[in-house]
Amino acid sequence: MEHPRDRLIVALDLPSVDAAEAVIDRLGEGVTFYKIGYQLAFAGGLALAEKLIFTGRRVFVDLKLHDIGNTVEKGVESIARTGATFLTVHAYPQTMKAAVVGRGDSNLRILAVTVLTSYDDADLAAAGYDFTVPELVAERAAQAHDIGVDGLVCSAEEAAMLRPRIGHGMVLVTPGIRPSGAEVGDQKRVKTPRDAILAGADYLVVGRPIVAAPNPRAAADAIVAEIEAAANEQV
Ligand SMILES: O=C(O)c1cc(=O)[nH]c(=O)n1[C@@H]1O[C@H](COP(=O)(O)O)[C@@H](O)[C@H]1O
Repeated sequence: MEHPRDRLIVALDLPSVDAAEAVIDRLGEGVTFYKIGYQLAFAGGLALAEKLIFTGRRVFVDLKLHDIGNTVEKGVESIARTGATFLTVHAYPQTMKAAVVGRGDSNLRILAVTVLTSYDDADLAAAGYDFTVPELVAERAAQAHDIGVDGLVCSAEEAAMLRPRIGHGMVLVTPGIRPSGAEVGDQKRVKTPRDAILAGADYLVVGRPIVAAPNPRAAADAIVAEIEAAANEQV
């Protein structure tokens, strides 16, 4: 199992490369894995991703791709060439199949986003789905597993239910992480770092509780300590 520090992925949801580099500097050796999503990717973040990879950090490129198969496949090939570790796609069968072809035998791992952690049953109904959140997460996880996707993004609320279904060959990456007492914001399915690890999450994605904290390093260190304590409880 990885070092607890390497199981924390910090979401660099920041407006510019300068702002991201300032946070990265403050986090120093405390964080080894970063996520770059829409906000930063469209503001120079993909070049920053390559720089981080060059300096030994791991990068999760969070573009949640969803398009016709050919476009997804070619887009994934481009991301694979950056040396990124994870890339998200939406958990639609055509999209997942194309992404698996696109990543080929590169080191890139494809993560399928099951149901966004800002959704609850009412949000799914509003989007036209006749499924509860756990039902749709389970259905998409089964499809992702059959297609050969490398991992799932889900809430830690679903991690315990998914683990026996997917085994240990797929990673579970859980956003919607909130240390006790932290502001929930727009997230609806949240768990503490401890509960996420105990539920079977492999990696925790944390944005605002770290990047918007007065002392991001102290916030990250506290989460890593919580991951470590929970991992020790498991053995
Ligand atoms: O794919 C993701 O990373 C993701 C999936 C999901 O279901 N929920 C979710 O919050 N995320 C991302 O995880 C991060 C969570 O950020 P915070 O809510 O600030 O901790 C954001 O960058 C989201 O884009």
